[in-house]
Amino acid sequence: MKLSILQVNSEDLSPYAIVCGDPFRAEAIARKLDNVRELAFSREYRTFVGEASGVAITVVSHGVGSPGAAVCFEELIKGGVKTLIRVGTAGSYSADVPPGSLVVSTAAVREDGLTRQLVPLGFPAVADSDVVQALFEAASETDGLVKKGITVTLDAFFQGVEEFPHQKYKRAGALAVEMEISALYVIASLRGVRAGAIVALDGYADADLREVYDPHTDVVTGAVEREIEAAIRAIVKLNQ
Ligand SMILES: O=P(O)(O)O[C@H]1O[C@H](CO)[C@@H](O)[C@H]1O
Ligand SMILES: O=c1cc[nH]c(=O)[nH]1
Repeated sequence: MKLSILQVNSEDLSPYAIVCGDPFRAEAIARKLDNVRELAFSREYRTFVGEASGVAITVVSHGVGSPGAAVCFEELIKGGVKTLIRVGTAGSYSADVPPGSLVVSTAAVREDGLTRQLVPLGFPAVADSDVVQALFEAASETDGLVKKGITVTLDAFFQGVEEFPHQKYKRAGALAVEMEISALYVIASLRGVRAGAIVALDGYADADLREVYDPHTDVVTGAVEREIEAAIRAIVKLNQ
């Protein structure tokens, strides 16, 4: 079956997928795999397949924001993907997890506009516990700080006249904010597949992002390298 938006044949996909926002990060992830093939580059969705320790892995970029990412997640699941791991970046809420740290998301606050159109607001956005464990173990084997905990998924990146909800979620114990994990977790629950996510922290979220946001520092690049390594190793562990 040809997936109409990803422009990929479902027969070419593997049951394990790594997803990320940036098409260039998808390429960087794919370069770590053996026997890599690029399958398609349609809109923001760039798809590769390759192998790690003999396990076939699909890598796809989903772009920025939950609605576009949801299209990617839904088509991958329709195409037979059973385990999805998001490898992303996020803004930190706490000096305990400074930029350059990794966070494995156990659950996501649904501050996105998409999932309320799919399920009632009381429905939780939670990761699969086996995927969380595999990601946390694999990330802990890399050289740097890794924590697991609740993340926030928010549509707005730049602030308007409304206050961002960062302070209240920080006080409630959330570790970081990004833009797609709640969509991934809700869709995975709805469709009966496993999902997890790991994020590299690229700054502090409650600062004024327009002036200080710079995801292209060496510290962030190093953390992204670590999370890629962790996601690939987690999939190999999950396949054992
Ligand atoms: O680095 P990625 O995976 O794109 O994730 C984060 O970065 C983007 C914002 O710059 C949003 O997609 C957010 O979720
Ligand atoms: O959504 C995001 C992603 C990275 N960093 C942030 O501060 N926010």
